[in-house]
Amino acid sequence: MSFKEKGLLVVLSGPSGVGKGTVCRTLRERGTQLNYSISATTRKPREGEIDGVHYFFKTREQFQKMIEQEKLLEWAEYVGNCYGTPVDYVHKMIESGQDVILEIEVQGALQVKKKFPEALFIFLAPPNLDELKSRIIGRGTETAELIESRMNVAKSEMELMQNYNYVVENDQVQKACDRIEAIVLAEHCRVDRLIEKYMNKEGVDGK
Ligand SMILES: Nc1ncnc2c1ncn2[C@@H]1O[C@H](COP(=O)(O)OP(=O)(O)OP(=O)(O)O)[C@@H](O)[C@H]1O
Ligand SMILES: Nc1nc2c(ncn2[C@@H]2O[C@H](COP(=O)(O)O)[C@@H](O)[C@H]2O)c(=O)[nH]1
Repeated sequence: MSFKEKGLLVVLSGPSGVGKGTVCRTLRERGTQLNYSISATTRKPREGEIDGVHYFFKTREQFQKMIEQEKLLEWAEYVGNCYGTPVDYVHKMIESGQDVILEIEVQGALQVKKKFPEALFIFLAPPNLDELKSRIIGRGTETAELIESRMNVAKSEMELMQNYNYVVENDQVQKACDRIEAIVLAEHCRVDRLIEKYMNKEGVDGK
């Protein structure tokens, strides 16, 4: 018989433009064993974004229904739009022993912490706020007004990094990915995660 282990829930957050999406894409290209949860949002798709790939794009009414039907693990309003994590996918993956990564903003991460305190919380930090602003501007997806709103939220988000288990600076994408991979690997070996796996009756007595 084999020992059973639940999957790990990894929450990656940090201010808009810090590079969460870029880092997640790079981890995926590297073949890192993380399953990416696709969020629901009321935001309009950006050029090139595909429904069901980048987000599940919803109307306000559809999103509200998801909240009422308890289909979201967490949700938050961010700069005028709603974003949320579909709960079923996360549960299915974790229960079947597969790791999941959520790429979400800070209010949502704090909600996940209440429901899943055993999750791994990683805060992706920019080298500095000027660089953060340059990255949002350089991406070319937001108006000047939205860039200012995102920068204002970013300053308050930075103050909440103490709620996370780790802070990873995204100075260079490959280095940030190396650090995240190392943290996830170490988390898998923590005794408080593994004790249940090895010490449960079935596992210990099983021949
Ligand atoms: N380490 C880095 N050095 C320089 N530029 C970077 C780095 N990481 C990401 N970028 C660039 O910064 C911009 C923002 O990155 P990205 O869209 O991944 O951020 P994000 O945190 O996912 O943003 P949001 O939360 O708004 O979705 C992109 O143009 C990306 O190419
Ligand atoms: N609380 C949640 N935040 C989410 C979720 N999906 C994405 N996000 C975050 O929203 C902002 C803005 O995203 P953008 O695509 O409009 O730039 C960013 O910080 C995302 O990480 C979610 O399901 N829940």
